[in-house]
Amino acid sequence: MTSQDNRDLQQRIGQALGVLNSFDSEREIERRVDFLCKQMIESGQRGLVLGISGGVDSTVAGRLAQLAVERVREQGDKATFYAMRLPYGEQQDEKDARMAIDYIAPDRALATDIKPASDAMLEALEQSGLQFDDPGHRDFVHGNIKARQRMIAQYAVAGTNGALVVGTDQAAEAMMGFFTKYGDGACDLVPLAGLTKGQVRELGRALGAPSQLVEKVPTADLESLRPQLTDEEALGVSYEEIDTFLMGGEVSEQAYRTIVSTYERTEHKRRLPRSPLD
Ligand SMILES: Nc1ncnc2c1ncn2[C@@H]1O[C@H](COP(=O)(O)OP(=O)(O)OC[C@H]2O[C@@H]([n+]3cccc(C(=O)O)c3)[C@H](O)[C@@H]2O)[C@@H](O)[C@H]1O
Ligand SMILES: Nc1ncnc2c1ncn2[C@@H]1O[C@H](COP(=O)(O)OP(=O)(O)OP(=O)(O)O)[C@@H](O)[C@H]1O
Ligand SMILES: [Mg+2]
Repeated sequence: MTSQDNRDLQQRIGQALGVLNSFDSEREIERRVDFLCKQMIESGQRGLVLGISGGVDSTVAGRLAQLAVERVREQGDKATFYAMRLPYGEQQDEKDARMAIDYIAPDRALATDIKPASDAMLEALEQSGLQFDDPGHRDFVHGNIKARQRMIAQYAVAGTNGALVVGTDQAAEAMMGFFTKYGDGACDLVPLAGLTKGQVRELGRALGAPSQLVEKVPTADLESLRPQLTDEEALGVSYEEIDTFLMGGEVSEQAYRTIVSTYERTEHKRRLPRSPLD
């Protein structure tokens, strides 16, 4: 591949993920709140649901969701935002999660411990004969069970209240397929679509979110054997490089290779399931 081919591919990936050519925080906040309002009205649903972890993505998406339901109510319709704390037992960064809830000021805050259900599923599978290569493998699979347990909890609240589930997928995680398929990847609406990680942080700043949350190091925090494992360590590439790539800038050869191979390997996560009718 020539370097021109490389740049063309890089541009096509950025375009496919909806990365913006120009970015203005206030405009993007307005556009995304308006999007959430329109989706509620058009669907006839009466609210939004989102898990709040204490990370920057759910802090920003949560605040957009609260602004949206308030706007729908001002227009005379019914709308409620259900913010969900979904810790796995005791969460190490619980203080950040509480700070996020205080900042978002959601209509309703529900807390559900996903540990009993996640552990029960793993145990039942093991009792039925499922075997793992080693403790790390078991812990990784358990991590995806936790992400899907959060999905179950959010859809239960959405189904009960006639509300839509909000996801926090943005361009950086979408490109790297860095989410659990049908776990945190499952949702009805993706208000952060197309944003780089840096742009999500910029929206947080413009929305007045606490700087501790805006600047927080991203973690999926799914593996009990590696608590608070940073996304960057898991991915083998920094968000700075991911964002630079998305915006068409130059990254190291190694980062380029990691990003492109991960993007290609995770293509299935950005599509509907394949069928014989494709
Ligand atoms: N080409 C293909 N076409 C169709 N399906 C394909 C496929 N390749 C694999 N698959 C299937 O995909 C499934 C595996 O995908 P999945 O279950 O998602 O599992 P997987 O991608 O292995 O793991 C999820 C990753 O996302 C990370 N994560 C999860 C949740 C949140 C966050 C965060 O940032 O907060 C990060 C997590 O740390 C982990 O590294 C399997 O069923 C596999 O067979
Ligand atoms: N402990 C948790 N409690 C509630 N929701 C959670 C929890 N962990 C993950 N989630 C949900 O899963 C989503 C995906 O997690 P992810 O780590 O990508 O986002 P984040 O924690 O908001 O931000 P960051 O990626 O910067 O850590 C979160 O945005 C949130 O909606
Ligand atoms: Mg997180």
